Amino acid sequence: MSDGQSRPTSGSGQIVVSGLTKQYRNLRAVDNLSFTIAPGRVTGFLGPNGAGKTTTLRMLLNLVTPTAGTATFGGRRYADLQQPLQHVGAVLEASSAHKGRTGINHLRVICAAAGLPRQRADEALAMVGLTPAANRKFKGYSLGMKQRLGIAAAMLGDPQVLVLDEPANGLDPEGIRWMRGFLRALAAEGRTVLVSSHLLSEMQLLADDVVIIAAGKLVRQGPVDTVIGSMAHSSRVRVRTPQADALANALAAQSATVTRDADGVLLIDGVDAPAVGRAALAAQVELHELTTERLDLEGVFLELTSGKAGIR
Ligand SMILES: Nc1ncnc2c1ncn2[C@@H]1O[C@H](COP(=O)(O)OP(=O)(O)OP(=O)(O)O)[C@@H](O)[C@H]1O
Repeated sequence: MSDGQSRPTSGSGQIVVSGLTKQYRNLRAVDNLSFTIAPGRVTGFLGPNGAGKTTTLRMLLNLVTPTAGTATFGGRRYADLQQPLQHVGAVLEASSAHKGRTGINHLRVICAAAGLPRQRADEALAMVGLTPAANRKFKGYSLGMKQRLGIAAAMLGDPQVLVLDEPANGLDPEGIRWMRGFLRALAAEGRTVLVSSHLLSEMQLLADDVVIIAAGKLVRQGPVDTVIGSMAHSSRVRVRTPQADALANALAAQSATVTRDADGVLLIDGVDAPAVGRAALAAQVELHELTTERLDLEGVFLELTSGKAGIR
């Protein structure tokens, strides 16, 4: 986003997590987790409360020491990166800064400490739309402005990889929309974008790939469409008819599974909508509604993680 150029999608932006484990006293917060995150894509990191997302991200960034396993960026552990800010940008919680410091000065202090040119502070602030608030003190920033400042700080080193924990927290709908465009543009430049979130409908719009964990373990990984399509009931047919018994009998002959909801609507698995329409025509059944319902990411998430309650 700094120069509008495409970045090389070489292995340098690949994140590889292998056998990552974190054992707290009585709790295995992260349990033998392995997955790969590709450059040039936005990956959603999803899991119920307490699943181990933050612990995993903190291990990636060398803020928590793993009990076992490794996490690498382009083959190197975070601790071994020569200039980490120029390789990996991270926002783990709404930015904290000296309360009396202005937004621009907060970024300049980080630039000075990391040996980055001072003008990067202005560029990063502009990137997140905070230029009008550059000279306002941090204590007067809203939660959404603090989130943007955190992202600006993460962008100072023009990193190949972005890691964000719940970046939409505190953002209003316009802010969430901005964030989506911002992260998608970074991925389009060839960067690696890893984002944890609870907002599944937002993730469906934002993410190319997902990694879903529950109780510290990997549940599913892959492109969003593939993960949704992998579910046994990724779509089903919904029918409203005054002759439900006749249609159910006709469909039984086609090895469809028919259930009825409380309103008498038939929910049909195992055959598609045209097949249901043909069966209805052949049996002279009158239809008032015939639609295909597709599982969305939220439905998939709930199905995959049900019974694996996050709070442990
Ligand atoms: N320092 C710690 N000591 C002991 N237990 C911890 C520590 N840090 C995290 N845990 C526990 O590890 C588990 C995973 O926590 P983590 O914060 O990684 O989950 P999460 O998926 O990020 O959850 P949320 O979505 O609620 O933020 C939780 O049960 C948590 O209580």
